[in-house]
Amino acid sequence: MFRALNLLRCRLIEPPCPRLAAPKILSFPLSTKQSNEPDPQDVVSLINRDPTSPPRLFVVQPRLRPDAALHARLDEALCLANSLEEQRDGFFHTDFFEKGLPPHVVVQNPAARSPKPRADTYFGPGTVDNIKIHLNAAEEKGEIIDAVFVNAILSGIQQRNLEMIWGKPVLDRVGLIIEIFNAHAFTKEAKLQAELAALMYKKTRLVRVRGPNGRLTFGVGGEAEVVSARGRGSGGQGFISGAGETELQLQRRRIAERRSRLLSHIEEVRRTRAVQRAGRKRHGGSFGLGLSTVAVVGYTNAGKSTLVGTLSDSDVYGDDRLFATVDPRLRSVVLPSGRKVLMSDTVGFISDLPVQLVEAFHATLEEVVEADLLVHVLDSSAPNLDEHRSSVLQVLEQIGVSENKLQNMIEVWNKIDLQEVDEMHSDGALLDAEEVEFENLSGEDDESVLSEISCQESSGEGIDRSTTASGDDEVVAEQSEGELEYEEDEDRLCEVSSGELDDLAITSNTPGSSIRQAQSAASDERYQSYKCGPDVKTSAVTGVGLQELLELIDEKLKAQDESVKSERVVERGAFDRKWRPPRENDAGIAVEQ
Ligand SMILES: Nc1nc2c(ncn2[C@@H]2O[C@H](COP(=O)(O)OP(=O)(O)OP(=O)(O)O)[C@@H](O)[C@H]2O)c(=O)[nH]1
Ligand SMILES: [Mg+2]
Repeated sequence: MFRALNLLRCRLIEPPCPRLAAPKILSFPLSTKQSNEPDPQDVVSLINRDPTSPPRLFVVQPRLRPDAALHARLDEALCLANSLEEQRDGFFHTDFFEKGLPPHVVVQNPAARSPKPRADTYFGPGTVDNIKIHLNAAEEKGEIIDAVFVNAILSGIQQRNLEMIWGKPVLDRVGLIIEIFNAHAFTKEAKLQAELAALMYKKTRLVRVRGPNGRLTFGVGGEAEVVSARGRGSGGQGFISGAGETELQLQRRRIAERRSRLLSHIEEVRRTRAVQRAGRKRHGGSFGLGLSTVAVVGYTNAGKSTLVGTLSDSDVYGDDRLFATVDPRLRSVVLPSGRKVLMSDTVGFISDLPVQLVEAFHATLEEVVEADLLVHVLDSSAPNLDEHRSSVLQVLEQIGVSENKLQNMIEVWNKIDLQEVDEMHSDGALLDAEEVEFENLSGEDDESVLSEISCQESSGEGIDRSTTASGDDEVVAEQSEGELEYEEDEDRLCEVSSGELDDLAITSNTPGSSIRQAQSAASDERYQSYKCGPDVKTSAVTGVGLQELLELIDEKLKAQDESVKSERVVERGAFDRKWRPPRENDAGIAVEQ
């Protein structure tokens, strides 16, 4: 991924080629369609997803310290922005490297200045204005910007207010990841799960705003919805909603209906998978043993699919886009001992993986929980490898992988071929990273923009948006029903889950990143108990270390079989063997006779 960005940066030096396509009409989801049955495609899409022309995002990255962390996070944000593209026929039709570097800006991080970012706009007013200036500058240069991606977790109100001020749809980190899953899902199973995640996310985005005509509206997009906040018609309340239900109730009802339909389809998928797994265990193996499964897990873009493809000598689609794999795949691999195992390639993880995705992809992730052995693939060239490791361990724990399996997991440092190259070019890479940090669209250096923002904010020059009109629209920043909805939604998720996701729900949905940081520091410490460091170093591309990896898998599975056998013997020894008198007594009886 980092290599990919280096390439992208090189291309940035060339003047950006303005796209000549006509501006797209943005599809605002959950608009007030009068039909009772929402178009499923309408429900899924958070922004316009034209299969033939991927949306162009403007990336806003809050500053992080140290700089290395900022560069890693910015790299990831740019890759996320470029990864949003509809998959057609199981493939992406554009070359990842051909996409230019998305327009982006690094701004003051509100979490660094106060424990709680602003409730209404997340950023301070100066930062919000400057982002708008950058957006305008980009558009004046001929860039087409379909949406703004803020690489932070925003509440529904913050997202909505920023949309009103910037005049563009806004995606936060959770929204974009969910959108990418939706765009990349290909099989029915993945599509169902991705849609469920999008639906649950949308439910948290139903906020109330005051429209141009002063009336309150609900919904995500807002430009078309002009309804009463408290009710309309006969004002029906209670259990039966109908003619008198409010717009919010209507939206909620649609979501709830769709959600229960999706859940029942997903339950079918889960049952089918469980039956198939049991069948494989019983019949598929050799050496008198069931067929073992090895789940390959890891951060997105670590090289899982490439590794599984190479080991199984089959075509498993790998790509530089993040979350290239959303549809799980199983491939058979023959180990050096001759034993056949199944390797499962599954979805990649990321820090702040949305709780909606973890919950929705439960059926897929069950393969990981049920696997006999886990192989954790890490991109050894990633500067924040430790962060990647703890993000993956966190998700594995949350989906219910046992402590035993985590301790027994094989850690693979992949892309080892890149390390040599990186060492050779380390000076160049640093320069490259600086280039990105100071690049911005107005041509000023970023530091000056940042200090400008700080000055405006500290001198109170920025105006409080919670009470001020911006353009024609007054943005309501009061606690709205959207926020209540938010909490309710978490409850529902916890209800559905096995109760293990509470922590993640808080982590993913709390805009105050200081809480997240404290939690992640605590979890990092917790993960110190697991072995850190490579068991084997590989290159899925050149084949280095692959034989060693296969031998290690063989060894681990053999050791597991031995321990299972001895456990069985101990169990049988203690409880199953029929009682018979000791030998001396036998002898005594014989003598007496
Ligand atoms: N140089 C190098 N590139 C690799 C290696 N393994 C994978 N890649 C590249 O890394 C990119 C991502 O590989 P994937 O196999 O799609 O990664 P993944 O972990 O499956 O990613 P997701 O499915 O998005 O979670 C692809 O462009 C691969 O060609 C490696 O060992 N060396
Ligand atoms: Mg993959």
